[in-house]
Amino acid sequence: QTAQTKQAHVVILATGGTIAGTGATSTTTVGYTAAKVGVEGLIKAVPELSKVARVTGEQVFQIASESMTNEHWLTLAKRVNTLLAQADVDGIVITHGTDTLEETAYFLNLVVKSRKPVVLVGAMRPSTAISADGPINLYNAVLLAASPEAVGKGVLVCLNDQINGARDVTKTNTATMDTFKSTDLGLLGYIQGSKAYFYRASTRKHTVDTEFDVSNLSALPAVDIVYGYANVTPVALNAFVAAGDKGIIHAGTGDGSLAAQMVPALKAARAKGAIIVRASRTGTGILARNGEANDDELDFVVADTLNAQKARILLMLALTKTSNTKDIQRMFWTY
Ligand SMILES: NC(=O)CC[C@H](N)C(=O)O
Repeated sequence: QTAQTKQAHVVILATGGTIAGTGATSTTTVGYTAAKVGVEGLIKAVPELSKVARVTGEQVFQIASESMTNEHWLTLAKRVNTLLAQADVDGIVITHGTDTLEETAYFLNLVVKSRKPVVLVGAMRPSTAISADGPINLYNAVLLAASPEAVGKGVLVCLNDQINGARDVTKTNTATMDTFKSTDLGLLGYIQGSKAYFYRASTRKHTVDTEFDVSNLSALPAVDIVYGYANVTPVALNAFVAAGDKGIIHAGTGDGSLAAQMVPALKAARAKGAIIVRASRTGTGILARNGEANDDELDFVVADTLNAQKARILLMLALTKTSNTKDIQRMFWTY
């Protein structure tokens, strides 16, 4: 008699997005309504899930991901940590709108306290469309969350048969199904023939190896993003600082350059205690210290290869621990 291998238990946490979207007709791929189908509907649409895992579902939110807030993230992270602490849960799949999916993934990558797989998945076509990508993406995400290869890899993003790491992936296209790319540092692997293949891993610390803990937090420090462009003025920056922001991400032109008219306002913001992080609007490349600005003299931090929206997340979490710029810079080189 052969021993039956026990199926992995994967919990699907549904949050909304296009994967749960519905359109008026099968050719409606824009102008549809996101966040309509509930988690049971998502599971029922893919009976093949039962071949790769024992699946249960929970509706955590039902929103379009552009409306995701810090409070949503704290709620989600606490639920993920509670579930993963249970011996009978082997992995988690989070269905999510694609617009801020990379941000939720990176937030969880820094605060999940488990090596068990956490996979974020979405879709670019609503559930009612011809060749909707949601069902195959959900199938791939569940098999990935159930696979031993995904253990200890950090939070993963899985769409379009590709596995990307939370730190490096970004949404690169407004509409196409190959929108998620790790533009600089490359994808981690593929799903093919109902199997996960990994080829690389990030060298940066994540999940159980981070110093961040949200279990006792009910809010995160206010951090906003200021964009660099020709003819920029400090109006937005000054408004953020006046509103009490504890940190500012400056998504500067090129190598994070600062317009001459921004420098006095950034210095004033730093003098008021706000942490200034220089990032780049270019989307790829390293932001190193003391290049386009003298960060040592200004007491600024640089974002390394993080894009502005991910730098915002790391700075918020950093500020829950310290306001020392040397320590915060170390974190930007660690995570
Ligand atoms: N493809 C999508 O999921 C985008 C839908 C919506 N804007 C969201 O992010 O939730």
